[in-house]
Amino acid sequence: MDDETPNHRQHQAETAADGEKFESWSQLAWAHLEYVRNSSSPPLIQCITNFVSMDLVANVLLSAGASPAMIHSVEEIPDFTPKVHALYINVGTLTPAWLPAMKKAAAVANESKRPWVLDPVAAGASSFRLKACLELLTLRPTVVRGNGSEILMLFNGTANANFKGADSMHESTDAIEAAKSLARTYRCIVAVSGAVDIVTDGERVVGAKNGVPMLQKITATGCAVTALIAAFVAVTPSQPFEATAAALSVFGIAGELGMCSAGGPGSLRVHLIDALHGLDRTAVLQRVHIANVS
Ligand SMILES: Nc1ncnc2c1ncn2[C@@H]1O[C@H](COP(=O)(O)OP(=O)(O)OP(=O)(O)O)[C@@H](O)[C@H]1O
Ligand SMILES: Cc1ncsc1CCO
Ligand SMILES: [Mg+2]
Repeated sequence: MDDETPNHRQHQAETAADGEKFESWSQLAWAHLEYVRNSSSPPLIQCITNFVSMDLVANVLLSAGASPAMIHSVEEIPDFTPKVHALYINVGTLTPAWLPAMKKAAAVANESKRPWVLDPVAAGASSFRLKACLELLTLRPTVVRGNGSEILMLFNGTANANFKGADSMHESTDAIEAAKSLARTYRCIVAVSGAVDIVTDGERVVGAKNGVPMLQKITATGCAVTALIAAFVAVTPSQPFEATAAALSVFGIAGELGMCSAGGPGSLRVHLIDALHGLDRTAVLQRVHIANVS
C-alpha cells in the first residue's frame, strides 16, 4: 500500500478525532455516528459477507453514512483492499472457494494497517467452518462479533453435534468468560450479542443494553450490526473497544425506535434502516445504555 495516496491522507485527517475523550458513553456513541456521517468521504467498508445478509448489510452501512462494497473475488483484493477504511468478513455461507479470498483480504488489511472485523456465523456447525473461523482468528481481526453460541464454539474449539445453526442457543452472558479468554488469546475485541451485548478486550467488560427482542426475528441483523462495528472502528481505529460498544448501542437504539412504528419483523427491517438514517443527538444521548459488567 502506498500510504501517500490521496485516499489515505484524507482518512488520516478524518480520524484526527481518534483519541478524543468523552464524559459519557452516550456522548462517545453519538460522536462515532457523527464521525461516520460527517467524514469528507464516507468510510469505505469492504464486505465479504454471506448471500442472506448482503442487502441488509449494505443498507445498514448506507443508512449510517458509510459506503459498502461487496467485493469478494480473490483477484480484486490486492487492488481494492488497501483502499478501504475497514474490512468485514462474515462466514455465513462459507464454501471452500470463498475461504482463500477471506484469508487474502485479512492479510492485505493487516499489511495495509486497516482494521478488520470477523463475524463467525454458525461457527461449530461443521468442523470445516470451525477450522476456517479459527484460522481467520489467527490472522488477528480487530473485532470479533458473534452470538453466545458462536463465541462459546470458538472458545471450545471443537464442532458440536448439538449446534443448531445461525441462531444462538445461549444468552450472551453465558459467554463472558469465553469472550474474555478469546480476546486475550487473539489480542482483539470480542463482542457477544444478545439481550445485553457484551464487549471485552480481555480485561474490561461492558454491556450495551439497547435493542428489542424482535431483532432476532429478522435474519442477518447480527451480520448488519457487525458491519456497523466495522464502520465505527474505521473512524476510530485506535479505540476498537469503544467503537464496538458504541455501534452495538446505536444499532439497538435504531431497533427500539424502529419498533415504535413496526407491526412485525418485516416492517421492523424497514423502520430499523429509516431510524438509523434519521437518528438524532437527543435520542442517542437519552437512550444509550452501556455500563461496566463485573
Ligand atoms: N433479547 C434481545 N433483546 C434486545 N435486542 C436483542 C435481543 N437479542 C438480540 N438482540 C439484538 O439483535 C441484534 C442481532 O443479535 P443476534 O444475537 O440475534 O445476532 P445473530 O444471532 O448473529 O444474528 P444473525 O446471524 O441472524 O445475523 C443485535 O443488535 C442484538 O443486540
Ligand atoms: C440464516 C443464515 N444462514 C447462513 S448465514 C445466515 C444469515 C444469518 O446469519
Ligand atoms: Mg450471526
